[in-house]
Amino acid sequence: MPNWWDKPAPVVIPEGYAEFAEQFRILQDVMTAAAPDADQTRTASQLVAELIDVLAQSATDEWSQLSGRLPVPGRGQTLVPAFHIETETETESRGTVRFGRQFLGGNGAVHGGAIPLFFDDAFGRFANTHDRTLARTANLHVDYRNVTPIDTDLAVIVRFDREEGRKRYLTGEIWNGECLCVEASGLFVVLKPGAA
Ligand SMILES: CCCCCCCCCCCC(=O)SCCNC(=O)CCNC(=O)[C@H](O)C(C)(C)COP(=O)(O)OP(=O)(O)OC[C@H]1O[C@@H](n2cnc3c(N)ncnc32)[C@H](O)[C@@H]1OP(=O)(O)O
Repeated sequence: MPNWWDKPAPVVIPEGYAEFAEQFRILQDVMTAAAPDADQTRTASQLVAELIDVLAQSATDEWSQLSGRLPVPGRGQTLVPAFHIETETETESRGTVRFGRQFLGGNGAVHGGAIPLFFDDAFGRFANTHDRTLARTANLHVDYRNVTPIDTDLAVIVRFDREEGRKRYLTGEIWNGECLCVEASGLFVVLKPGAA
């Protein structure tokens, strides 16, 4: 059995699958924003039951699934807010994120738990690419400087700050225009040989 850090094998992505994954994100946003009546609830529930039946027909193991392995922003991992990378060097990645309605905490603000989720994924990807050996999150620190609004295109900076032995230090920010919403930092530790 392969280890989770093995480079993803080339995956054949069926035509339309990336669009389907994007639709799935939209479904979660629309579901969160909806207040259906009983008829609409019954119809939606039947359609979701059909969807579950269709997808369950191709259930597979971790190493063969498509979710999380697509060469598109968000990798088709629909739990994680997609990081749209615009520029990247070995030490800095810049782009945008838009937290949809599904990530609402309250009063138009992004849920406080969605932000570390976003940074764990963005840091994790950066800590494990550019020919770097595999590292796992040891810690993650988030400072909520200002409210992060949902349904807004936000600027993101992720930096690979430094490496000390097996320890990799990353930092990041989320900006709403000139307003600093979040500062984050993370420690990633390179796995010992044979560690899983
Ligand atoms: C193409 C790809 C796309 C892929 C895209 C993928 C994107 C998603 C990526 C998501 C990434 C994740 O969420 S990973 C999942 C979440 N993380 C985990 O489950 C990790 C669970 N924890 C562990 O497995 C372990 O604790 C490790 C591996 C983190 C560290 O254990 P270890 O290897 O035994 O390390 P150890 O010898 O104890 O420590 C090494 C050094 O690190 C320090 N250290 C260790 N832990 C900590 C800590 N929490 N806080 C401070 N410092 C720490 C030690 O003091 C020591 O410093 P010194 O004495 O040397 O100075």
